[in-house]
Amino acid sequence: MTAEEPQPSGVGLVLPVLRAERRALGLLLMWSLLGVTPVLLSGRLIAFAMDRGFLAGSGAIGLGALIGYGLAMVLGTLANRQAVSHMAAIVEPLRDHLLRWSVRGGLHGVVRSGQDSSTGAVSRITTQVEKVRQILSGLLLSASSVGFTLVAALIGVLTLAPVVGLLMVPVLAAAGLAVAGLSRVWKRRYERSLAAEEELGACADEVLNGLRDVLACDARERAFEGVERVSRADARASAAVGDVGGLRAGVVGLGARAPLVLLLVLAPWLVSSGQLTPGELLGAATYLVSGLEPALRTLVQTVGNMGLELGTVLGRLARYGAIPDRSPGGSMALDRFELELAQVTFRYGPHSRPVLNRADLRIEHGEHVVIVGPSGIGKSTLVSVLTGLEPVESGEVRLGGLPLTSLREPWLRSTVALIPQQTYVFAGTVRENLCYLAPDATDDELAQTVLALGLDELVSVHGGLDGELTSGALSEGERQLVALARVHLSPARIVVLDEATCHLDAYAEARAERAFARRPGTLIVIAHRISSAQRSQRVLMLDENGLQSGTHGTLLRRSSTYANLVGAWNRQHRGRPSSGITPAANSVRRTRR
Ligand SMILES: Nc1ncnc2c1ncn2[C@@H]1O[C@H](COP(=O)(O)OP(=O)(O)OP(=O)(O)O)[C@@H](O)[C@H]1O
Repeated sequence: MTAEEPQPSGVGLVLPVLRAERRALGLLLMWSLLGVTPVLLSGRLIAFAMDRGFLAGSGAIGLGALIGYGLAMVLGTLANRQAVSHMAAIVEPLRDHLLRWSVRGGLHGVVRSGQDSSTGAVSRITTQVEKVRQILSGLLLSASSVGFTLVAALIGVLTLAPVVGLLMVPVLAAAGLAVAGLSRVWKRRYERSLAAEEELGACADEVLNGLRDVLACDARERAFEGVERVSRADARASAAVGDVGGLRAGVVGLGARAPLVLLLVLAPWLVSSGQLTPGELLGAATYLVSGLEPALRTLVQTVGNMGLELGTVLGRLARYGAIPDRSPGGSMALDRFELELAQVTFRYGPHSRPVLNRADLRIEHGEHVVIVGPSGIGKSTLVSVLTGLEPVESGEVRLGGLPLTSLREPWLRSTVALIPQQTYVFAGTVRENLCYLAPDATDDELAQTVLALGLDELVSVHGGLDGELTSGALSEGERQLVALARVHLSPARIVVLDEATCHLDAYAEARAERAFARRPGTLIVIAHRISSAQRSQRVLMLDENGLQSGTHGTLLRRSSTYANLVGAWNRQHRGRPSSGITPAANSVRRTRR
């Protein structure tokens, strides 16, 4: 399968196998046709047994006709058994075909994107393929037998009692129209309920996978409320399916029974006017009761539901098996990581002033950029928008040329890491805390990160990498160092520090920034000290006029706001060197809680 191959639809997946197995399909249809012989003969034999046998005073002829009916039923059962054996000849190759196709495509996506565990993807695909096999075997069998039963019952009625057949047509047509309308509503609701079910699964997954974060941030209540809200929506969606399903079952029941009721109401007139003999009346009733009514019910409820379910599952399989597209929103890894804002406007409320107003910005992959600006101007908001944490009012935020909204959330979160001012450490070993975002990190990588961020003292004080860490025993600066090390070790391509070094002294802050600047990828820092801007490749200045970009030197000349900020900072720190910064000061401020 290549990227140029057309992607088959759900039905397109099944058709090649049905074509290849047309001999088995033909035999299945032939045996199913033979299987409905008892239905075709039932009314005629009953009418014959009554008119020529029991009512004519010849019990032997009546009994003979009934025995003939019994034999036809035995033959019908044998024919149906044959049909089942040909079913296997179709569904087994179909299962192999679907598995080959979807596992190949699914694994391809997993390998290229690294987004999901391969075992998870394969087991999900296998479950769906097994579901298709079960539904399809049931569907083929029911559809062929129900279809033939219906046709046989209709032919029987029309040939035995044409007047009854003609009277039935408008009743059945009205019921058919009502059922078709309700089925469309049912299908829409069923699809909505599947979507709600998927959302519930994803929500529960997210909470379970992030249980540690939930506990560490004391967000149990919020997580519970989130799951409860989605779970209620799922229950409502299922109930809505049930409501319309019940109504449709009622209409089907009425529609299927109406011809029999009509026959019974008109029976005196049909017999007295000589339209039907009593035997023919009973024969017509037999066609309606044992053929038409059950066939109609099965057709609508079983075959209709199975068909819809099959279409949905096949549609999903087609998605799994499709060769990944270019978007990480699909399953392909992205190889460009430049961040862009294109005419972005953002405000917190419909009536509040826009924090960003038609802002344009491009940050190349690998750049080290520092954002500065007066307090409350919107620096944190800018990075929230850039990282997709806040949706924009207008314009577009892009990563690698693709809108952030088209990217899969887990992929985005593992590619872009934002460290806020408030960080947390969870109960566990030093290693568990540091490797949280990089479970496969080697001891060598760990040692490099520990050294680069100056965490060696903290690690040795706690008894090495396998010593226990407790959040309460750490200063805020130490907690920030742990959070920084976690992201430093992670595979994130873009790291955003939102005053994430504010509790470190100037020396530790400079060391942390240098460690991140050496790390491959983009570094965006909201400056806590102006010294950060001096170290960066580019400074982004945000003020009421919008965004300006330049080096520390060019902005000092061009932007009065920037010059004022630098002046204010210098006055505040007069007497201290701007990189204030000596190894002696290499201790994080121990602001214990
Ligand atoms: N969740 C929110 N809801 C409503 N308004 C908000 C919200 N968060 C921030 N704001 C407002 O948006 C504006 C920009 O805030 P933001 O935190 O982005 O500024 P900042 O430049 O990062 O500030 P600081 O330097 O003080 O951290 C401020 O007026 C702030 O009051």
